[in-house]
Amino acid sequence: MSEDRGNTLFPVFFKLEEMKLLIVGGGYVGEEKLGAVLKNSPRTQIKMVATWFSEAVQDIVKDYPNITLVEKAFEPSDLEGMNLVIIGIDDPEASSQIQAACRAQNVLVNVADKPALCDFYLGSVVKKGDLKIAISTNGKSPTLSKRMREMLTDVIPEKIDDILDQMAKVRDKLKGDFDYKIKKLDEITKDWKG
Ligand SMILES: C[C@@]1(CC(=O)O)C2=NC(=C\c3[nH]c(c(CCC(=O)O)c3CC(=O)O)Cc3[nH]c(c(CC(=O)O)c3CCC(=O)O)/C=C3\N/C(=C\2)[C@@H](CCC(=O)O)[C@]3(C)CC(=O)O)/[C@H]1CCC(=O)O
Ligand SMILES: NC(=O)c1ccc[n+]([C@@H]2O[C@H](COP(=O)([O-])OP(=O)(O)OC[C@H]3O[C@@H](n4cnc5c(N)ncnc54)[C@H](O)[C@@H]3O)[C@@H](O)[C@H]2O)c1
Repeated sequence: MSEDRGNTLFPVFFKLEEMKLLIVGGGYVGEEKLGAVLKNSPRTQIKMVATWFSEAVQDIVKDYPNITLVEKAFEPSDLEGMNLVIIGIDDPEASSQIQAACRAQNVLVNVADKPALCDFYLGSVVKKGDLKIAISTNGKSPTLSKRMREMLTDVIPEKIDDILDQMAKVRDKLKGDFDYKIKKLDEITKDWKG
């Protein structure tokens, strides 16, 4: 009997701006994934390697001195110093080879649109000030992820960021041991439903 274990992906929030990211591919998918990264972590050190870059990608990078474009085919030495890699190229065989090179060097890799080859997936991201919610459907439906993002963006009030600021102030001021702080913070927020 098979066991349905649901979504076993483990969500984390990377300090990407303190890391080095390689994006392989500078066409449509490269642009999409670059956009997803920049929306969240615009100061990330990004190297993009591709045999050609679309005009759209070239336009975007003009505003970002932290992005380097290298126009050539991928070579394993491109992985040096990289923490994460996103591959979005139109050559499945080369894609698999690059993914294998990442695995061999223990660099985490996402092969856009190829779940079986990914160490991690990108999620849909709801962002209201400092609040961030990442959504995954376990790869079942990126479209539903997108719709959930739109729905949550609509229902979460804009004032959430002011509330977060207030909570941070209270939290900083609270004296006492850990248990006391938790009790106080739980009390303050017990009726808050948005
Ligand atoms: C969330 C988001 C983040 C981002 O990429 O930034 C994201 N895909 C987005 C959109 C989107 N992608 C696709 C469509 C077309 C409609 C459709 O196919 O459904 C749309 C919808 C659209 O664009 O409207 C095509 C697609 N995507 C994957 C496959 C392969 C497959 O399923 O086998 C195919 C078929 C390719 C083909 O046909 O060749 C796979 C993945 N896409 C993921 C993430 C990961 C799972 C996320 C999850 O668990 O939900 C995963 C597993 C790996 C990864 O790529 O990281 C972003 C929404 C951002 C937003 O707007 O909020
Ligand atoms: N375009 C879409 O809407 C879409 C949707 C889903 C899936 N896909 C798939 O995603 C993949 C990429 O699609 P795309 O639309 O970005 O393609 P694209 O043709 O726009 O861009 C391909 C990019 O890959 C680069 N490239 C190819 N081989 C390379 C190598 N060895 N080293 C470095 N760079 C290399 C090219 O220079 C180019 O920048 C394809 O497999 C495609 O089927 C595309």
